[in-house]
Amino acid sequence: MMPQQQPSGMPFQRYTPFPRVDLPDRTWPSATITQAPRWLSTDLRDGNQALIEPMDPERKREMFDLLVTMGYKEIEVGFPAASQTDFDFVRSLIDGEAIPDDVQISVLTQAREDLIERTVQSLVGAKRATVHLYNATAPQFRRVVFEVDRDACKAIAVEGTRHVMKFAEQYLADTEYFGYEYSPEIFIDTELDFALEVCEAVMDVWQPGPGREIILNLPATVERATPNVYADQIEWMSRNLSRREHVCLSVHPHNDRGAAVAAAELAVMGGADRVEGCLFGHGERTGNVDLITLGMNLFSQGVDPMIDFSDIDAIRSTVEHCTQLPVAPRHPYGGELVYTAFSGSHQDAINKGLRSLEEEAEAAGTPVNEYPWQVPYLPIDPKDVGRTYEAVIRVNSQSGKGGVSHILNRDHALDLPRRLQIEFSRAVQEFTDAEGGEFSAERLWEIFTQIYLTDGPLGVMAHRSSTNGSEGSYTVSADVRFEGEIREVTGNGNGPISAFVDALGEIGVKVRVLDYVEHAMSEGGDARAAAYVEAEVEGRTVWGVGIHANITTASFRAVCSAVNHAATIAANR
Ligand SMILES: CC(=O)SCCNC(=O)CCNC(=O)[C@H](O)C(C)(C)COP(=O)(O)OP(=O)(O)OC[C@H]1O[C@@H](n2cnc3c(N)ncnc32)[C@H](O)[C@@H]1OP(=O)(O)O
Ligand SMILES: CC(C)C(=O)C(=O)O
Repeated sequence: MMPQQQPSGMPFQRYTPFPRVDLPDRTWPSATITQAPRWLSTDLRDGNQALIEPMDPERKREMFDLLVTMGYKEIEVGFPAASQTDFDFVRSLIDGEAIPDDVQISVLTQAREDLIERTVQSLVGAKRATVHLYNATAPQFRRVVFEVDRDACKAIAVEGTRHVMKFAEQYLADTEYFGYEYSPEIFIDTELDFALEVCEAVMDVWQPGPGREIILNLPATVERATPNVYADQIEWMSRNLSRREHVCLSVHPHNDRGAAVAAAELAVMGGADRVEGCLFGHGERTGNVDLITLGMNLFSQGVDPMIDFSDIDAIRSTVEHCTQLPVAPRHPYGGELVYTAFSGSHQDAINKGLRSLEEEAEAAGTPVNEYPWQVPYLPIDPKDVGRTYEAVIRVNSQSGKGGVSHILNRDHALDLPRRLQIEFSRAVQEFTDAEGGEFSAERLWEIFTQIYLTDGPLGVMAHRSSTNGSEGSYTVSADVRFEGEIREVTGNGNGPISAFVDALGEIGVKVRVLDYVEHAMSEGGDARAAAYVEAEVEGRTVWGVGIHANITTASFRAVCSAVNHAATIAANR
């Protein structure tokens, strides 16, 4: 019988399940995302307000420039009424002409007249700008935080909108495109009919129409439900809002349950046009939805994210510098370890996948970087985000032959035969078990060299071959070094290797060659060759390796390497 799980003793009874939305004819489950939504980065606002150390002006500017370079066209740059620093930063962007003409900045404010005026003042001189107004609409906030009923709550939003319009008229006459965004904060916990009522009342004031959209942003301020519930809420709003064609329906998921990415994706399937989030999911508590994961998820489905992630490491290091917070090594798409496999079966499959991709691309006459990506365990080509394959396979005690041989192939152009791969990876396993931790490519090569390429008791110094062309007529004379002495030996066979093996019999070395493989290590006349010999020596089956510009020398070396290898094993038993 399987072991029985036991009650945890945790006070789960204090929590209640989130109510479902009554939407039996929901359509989002069958929807497919075929184009990128509009993105808004709130790194400089929601992201910044949640930092241990908020960004200083230099860091804010670096973040802003990064966002612009990546292609974000809507950027929330702060909460100017919060502090002089926030106000000054907005001014510095406008006065410093740092905002490209095709970028719409936005600023957030509470629905309080004095704060709205100050907020609008921060935008004077901006070519394009949006004021984003919010007030919490959920029952708990109405009751506990604002002590208002539904009507008074709605009035805060309506009055706030009027103030925004009044001050925009007063201060922003020169602004070419003035946008307005309204968020019923805590939308996720707000009764849907009331969220709709407030949004409709706000629209009645703003009067959206052709060329005058309104952004209605419906935040999961604290993520409290499974993503399907959020999708239902968004689809319900999308269906029931009037003037829908003039509404940009926006979502703003947070990640309290760790499902913000799923919530955003399902919300887009439910009708959302726009997503607000932060790079690498910075933001309040567990963060805003991660714009990098969302964008790259689209990319990996063949949809253009409309954002450039091609240098993910530069993006990560800039974000780390600006936020002073590290990105986790396993963070989707950008973490240091996300394109790395340590475990044997993964390495094996990746190794085979990369080879087969190259072969298929070559057969199709397509450059490999344009060929449809299909490699096991790697959802995208690391090169597409500026990573190299070097880090893909790393070796530790969980690794197998695939990874080990991939590294030898990648760094040293050696294409080990399968049984040699098995033999060498067992040897590596002994070292990793003994030494622990990760093995660098350099350490791997050191071990390979030590086992197969280091001088041992037997070595070949020079050799001469002759043949009369008929079968079995090969003669080899070789100067060999054996146990410190140089000896000339001669032997016959049906090819150079069998003749050399025959010659070794003169000094009492008995070898039976079981398998032989060779390959050029690069193209061109001066290329070196690698030879691999599987041999039975003193009743033991071992591999030897030889590398030389002359293929015959490489093969004789491989025979000597096998003899030396067997001697080392015998000495260590
Ligand atoms: C979900 C979000 O992330 S929303 C954005 C949150 N970000 C921030 O708050 C950062 C910037 N904020 C600040 O610097 C300050 O809160 C300020 C400058 C805006 C306001 O400061 P204060 O005037 O001291 O108010 P305080 O911070 O205590 O805010 C609470 C007051 O604002 C009211 N309030 C809160 N949100 C809103 C709103 N959206 N609209 C209108 N009033 C609001 C509260 O009811 C409370 O009023 P009370 O003092 O009459 O009870
Ligand atoms: C102001 C709103 C959009 C917000 O940040 C939230 O609800 O999380």
